[in-house]
Amino acid sequence: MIAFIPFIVAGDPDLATTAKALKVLDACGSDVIELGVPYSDPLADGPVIQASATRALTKGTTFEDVISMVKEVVPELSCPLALFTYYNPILKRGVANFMSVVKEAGVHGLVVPDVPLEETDILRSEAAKNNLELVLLTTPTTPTERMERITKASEGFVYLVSTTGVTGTRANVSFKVEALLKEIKQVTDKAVAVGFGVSTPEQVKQIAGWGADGVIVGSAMVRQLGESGSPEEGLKKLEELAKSLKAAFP
Ligand SMILES: O=P(O)(O)OC[C@@H](O)[C@@H](O)c1c[nH]c2ccccc12
Repeated sequence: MIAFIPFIVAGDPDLATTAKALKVLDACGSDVIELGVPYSDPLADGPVIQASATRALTKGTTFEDVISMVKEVVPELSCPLALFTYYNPILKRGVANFMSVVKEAGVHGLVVPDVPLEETDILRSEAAKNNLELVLLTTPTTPTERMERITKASEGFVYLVSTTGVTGTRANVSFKVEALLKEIKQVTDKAVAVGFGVSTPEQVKQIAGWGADGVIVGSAMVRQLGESGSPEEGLKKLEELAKSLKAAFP
């Protein structure tokens, strides 16, 4: 089984639509949904997700709003939710408080792309107290020794970032991913999900063929949902894309 892992930004175009989008993605066969907490300085994000976060923040979306929406929707979802946040919102609230609030809302895991590896211990121990899995990311330029530490420390799955640079759809998935997957699978038997740049069924098939255990799709989903003429149209386009990508999974 290869996991289909979509990502969307909470609050874009609005939180009520986000709640509906989560249900749509769940119904389309998502195995995990990554829900992004909109942040003012998304340094690892490309233009699509940056614009999405800006729209959500312009609407006044707060972390508290996201949490209360999640609390409401989680009981209606069959797939687990991984909250996606930059490190700063965690530090602002205090790690222990952040973790308990997130767990209480029904979130299963966390992806924090900019936490320095040296600081993941405190994050992981607080997450573990709340039975939350902390997913870590490794990239094509991560030195082998560091990749091994990240892979050993990551919980839930290992996030293999497919390319250097920021998030955003690419015409082609880097062929390096095949070798990177082999390298990681030599040091762990944990699931490895590949993200960055994916937007077509052909890319999904290619990554699945290279041995990935999951494929993460963000910007393509965010664009359909947030850049359409209306929330209804965005939800329809999101569903169409999710179905076409899910059909490509073996
Ligand atoms: O948008 P893409 O190219 O499909 O990549 C997934 C990505 O959006 C999602 O996992 C994510 C959103 N923001 C991030 C910041 C860093 C790493 C990963 C992410």
